[in-house]
Amino acid sequence: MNKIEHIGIAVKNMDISCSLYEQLLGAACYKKELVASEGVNTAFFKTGQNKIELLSATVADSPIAKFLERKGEGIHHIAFDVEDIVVEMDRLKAAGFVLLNEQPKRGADNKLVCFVHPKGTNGVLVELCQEIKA
Ligand SMILES: CC[C@@H](C(=O)O)C(=O)SCCNC(=O)CCNC(=O)[C@H](O)C(C)(C)COP(=O)(O)OP(=O)(O)OC[C@H]1O[C@@H](n2cnc3c(N)ncnc32)[C@H](O)[C@@H]1OP(=O)(O)O
Ligand SMILES: [Co+2]
Repeated sequence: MNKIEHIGIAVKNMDISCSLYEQLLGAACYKKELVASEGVNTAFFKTGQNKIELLSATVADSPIAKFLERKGEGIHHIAFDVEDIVVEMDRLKAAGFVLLNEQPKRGADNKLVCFVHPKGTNGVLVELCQEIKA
């Protein structure tokens, strides 16, 4: 795995949280994207080399809606950049980690993604991200 690609933060109200993070980071949101397959709206910020992904729920059964109900707003996942997501998925599966999708799926910001169950990672939801090259 390479560097941390982004940190995902679950928020209740995207507009309010976008303004808050613009103030906090002193940087404007550079991209907003609906990912209907995950039931989320996303907003991205860059701070130095790092990337923050705000996530709000668009449907009641979205993972973000469930997380907000259970834990409230806060850090939802940590995403790692990978060179080859299939190789990395095979490696993690062989090591006994539980993958939440069998095939890479389309994420936000031009990425293929796969999630690793938090039960096997000390309670942290991990996302693998591979950039989709043109
Ligand atoms: C926009 C696309 C993409 C990107 O490009 O960046 C994204 O980031 S999308 C982000 C949203 N999508 C996902 O989170 C997909 C993967 N998540 C899941 O499949 C599920 O959320 C889950 C992790 C399997 C949990 O689902 P479920 O079992 O239905 O939820 P429960 O509410 O019943 O919780 C069970 C258990 O898991 C703990 N949990 C849930 N979410 C998290 C989390 N984010 N981090 C840590 N732990 C989490 C929850 O607390 C429960 O634990 P116990 O109480 O100990 O049973
Ligand atoms: Co993410």
